[in-house]
Amino acid sequence: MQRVLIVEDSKVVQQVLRHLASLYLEVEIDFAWSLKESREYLSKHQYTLALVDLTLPDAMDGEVVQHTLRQNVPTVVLTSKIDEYSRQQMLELGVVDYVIKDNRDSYLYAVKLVSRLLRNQGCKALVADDSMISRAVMRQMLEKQLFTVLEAQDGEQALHMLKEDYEIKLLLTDYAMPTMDGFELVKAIRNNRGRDELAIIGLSGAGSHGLSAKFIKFGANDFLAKPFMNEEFHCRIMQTMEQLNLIAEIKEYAHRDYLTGLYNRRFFCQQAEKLFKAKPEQYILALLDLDLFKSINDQYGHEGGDSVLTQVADLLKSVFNHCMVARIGGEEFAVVLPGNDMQVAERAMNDFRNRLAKTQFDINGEILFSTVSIGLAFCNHGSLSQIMRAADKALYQAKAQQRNRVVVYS
Ligand SMILES: Nc1nc2c(ncn2[C@@H]2O[C@H](COP(=O)(O)OP(=O)(O)OP(=O)(O)O)[C@@H](O)[C@H]2O)c(=O)[nH]1
Repeated sequence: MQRVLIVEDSKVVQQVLRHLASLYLEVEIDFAWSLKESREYLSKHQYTLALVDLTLPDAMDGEVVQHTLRQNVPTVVLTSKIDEYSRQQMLELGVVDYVIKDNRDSYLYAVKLVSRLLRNQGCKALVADDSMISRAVMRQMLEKQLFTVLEAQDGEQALHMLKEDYEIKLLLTDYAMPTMDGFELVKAIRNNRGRDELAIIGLSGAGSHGLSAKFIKFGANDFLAKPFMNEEFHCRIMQTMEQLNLIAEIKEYAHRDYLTGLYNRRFFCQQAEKLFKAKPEQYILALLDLDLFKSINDQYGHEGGDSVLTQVADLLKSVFNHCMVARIGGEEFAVVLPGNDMQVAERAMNDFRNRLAKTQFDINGEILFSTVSIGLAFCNHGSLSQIMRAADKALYQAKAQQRNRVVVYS
């Protein structure tokens, strides 16, 4: 479990930080008022990160920062003002970043920064650069931001590592490298890793005019010219990782049905088409349609109907957690079952059908029961629409045979 230490001596500011932390940080948090109290906490617990006020009544010269860093706790500093001398001092000490407390938004920024850094933990970053020194500098900076850092000394090695390891979420690549340069690397990797899966920042030495635009055109998210300032590096990485998360979140929303959280019809069709084309003999498709659902709506209202749909979806998720499950219409669901044994598939669907028939659906304290009809088809019947039509015909037969049954397309 991640744990954060927040040190702030002002009562009002600590109250604001407590409030923001409760909104944005889902981790264990300890709040301290002073260096003395911070020492006590640090002796008792291991911290992932610290957010500390630079000056405290018992530590006027930033001793608390020195203390957290000595304990190897990555530290973000809150400070009311900063001059060039103290900025240098802090960077030399090795703080992750500093936030100037000059307006209301600073605290929100600081807490969101902590949240962003916590999300970096466990994320792999790959540094591709032929200079050992550059790699070492970037490793140090990225590790401060809690990334797990990997290194490649040329483009080919980087490409190989990226193809093997899908946990790598960030690539920092130099332009000039032996065997494969940065452009070739970005072009090659963008063929199979989209902007929602991998963030890329291009790097280049001084005097390499025009490289930034080229890197971005080839698919990089951003660009950094060497030598860069600590703060610039930090901000660019943060911003790029934020983008990566936002794109992934938007994509996830676009794939999901708003009511049940299952995959929606569009995503189901895209994925099923790929699966059935690649290995048609490896899957069986089940289409499920709740019986006489209209009467549930008529009796319990649309909200009651929605509640039943959500409960059915939850049951499907838990029973078929190893399969692709989607809501493809109002009260219609699809399950892609792996394997080619129709008897096994039929048994699994009958088990589900029986379980659903025994399920008590609770609508505002009122209990009701529902049943489902199911059509099954092999996935080697040609195109996706032909396969869907086959399963649909079987489903239609199940409905015609008084519902609450499983029929296999033949
Ligand atoms: N509550 C709710 N109802 C929906 C939703 N989408 C579709 N429906 C309703 O689902 C019902 C489907 O009714 P029908 O197609 O007549 O089928 P049925 O009553 O289930 O009868 P059979 O399929 O023949 O067993 C309609 O009343 C739709 O309004 C939804 O998102 N929420």
